[in-house]
Amino acid sequence: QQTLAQDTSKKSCYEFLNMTSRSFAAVIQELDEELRDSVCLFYLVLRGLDTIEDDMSLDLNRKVELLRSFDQIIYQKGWTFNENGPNEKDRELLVHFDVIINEFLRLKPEYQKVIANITKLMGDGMADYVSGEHRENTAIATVKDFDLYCHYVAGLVGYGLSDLFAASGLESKEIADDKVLSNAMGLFLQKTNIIRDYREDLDDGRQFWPKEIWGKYVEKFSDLTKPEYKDKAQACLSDMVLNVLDDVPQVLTYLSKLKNQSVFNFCAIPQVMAISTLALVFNNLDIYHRNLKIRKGQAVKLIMDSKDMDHVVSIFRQYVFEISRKNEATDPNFMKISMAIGRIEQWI
Ligand SMILES: O=C(O)CO[C@@H](C(=O)O)[C@@H](OCCCCCc1ccc2ccccc2c1)C(=O)NCCCCCc1ccc2ccccc2c1
Ligand SMILES: [Mg+2]
Ligand SMILES: [Mg+2]
Repeated sequence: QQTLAQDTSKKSCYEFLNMTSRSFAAVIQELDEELRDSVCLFYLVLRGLDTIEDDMSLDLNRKVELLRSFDQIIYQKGWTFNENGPNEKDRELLVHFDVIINEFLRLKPEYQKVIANITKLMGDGMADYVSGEHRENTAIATVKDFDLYCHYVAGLVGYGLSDLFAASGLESKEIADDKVLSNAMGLFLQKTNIIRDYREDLDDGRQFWPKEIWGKYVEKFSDLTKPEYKDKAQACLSDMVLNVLDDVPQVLTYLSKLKNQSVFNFCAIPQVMAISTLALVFNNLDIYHRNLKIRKGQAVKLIMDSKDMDHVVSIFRQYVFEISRKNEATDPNFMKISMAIGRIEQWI
């Protein structure tokens, strides 16, 4: 039984959800009653953490202190934060974070534990990278660093979601056992976004592409935007897409294990958007100049069609075919991409 005040504060959490996420708000609100609030708060707590990580105007030591203690901050009633820079996009969330904390503290202790545990791991992981990127900006040097960073900011979300699905009883315990599959669910989304966001991140003074990859093609990361490096830029982009394609079989395996319809929709829709985005950015040099987004009509059609595994597999097949059609024989990665596509087609 809840009071009017509690009802109001829960409603404002969903307002913050809709304010801070185009792509996840709708699918989170479609979740079954038993999961909806815990996943909504899981999102808001981590978006609050990410708003600290993303703010390049924050003092480095202050940022590290906040990142490493965020798992305790979420238990501090009344805590709010207004040190974010004026144009930090989700600063409002932290200014009113006391409301999020109140609702978090009303969740079942079991759900609170999952959220606090992932928040600690993610906050420490972000802190490990933040010092590197503030200084010489090559915090992500190797492909291994790239996989580790994406594990911290997105793979761990997959871990936590699988734990919440299992704890809710809507999915089997096994879904939380295979960490490799849960990790791949996050890596596929995060890595596709990192490719798509090249220009936006460059303009914000941030770079996430591993130097082990782009360093094969250019001296400076921003050379990729210059017309005289056009062929190098295209080869670098296909090298990045090749790295992401390896996660596709694991994503499809994870989705095939889901039983609950609302959980399936919640998990499948972001993945289907990501494979569509990956096909859009592949061999498309516009990504070096502007942020590409799939057309609204395309997105709506994908959402409608992603209701069961057979449809999701056929959507993946369509976009993997589009990537193979765009794959150019002159590309130094042509063969590797063909083989990655071959591995995916064995699966689908
Ligand atoms: O600032 C931005 O708007 C983008 O920030 C990116 C960044 O800073 O790198 C980056 O911030 C990452 C750190 C905060 C994670 C926030 C998050 C995202 C989605 C969730 C979905 C459900 C529950 C909790 C969630 C938590 C970001 O938002 N990247 C988008 C991809 C993250 C994917 C997370 C994820 C992982 C596994 C999943 C499995 C099934 C369904 C959804 C899943 C969603
Ligand atoms: Mg962010
Ligand atoms: Mg971030």
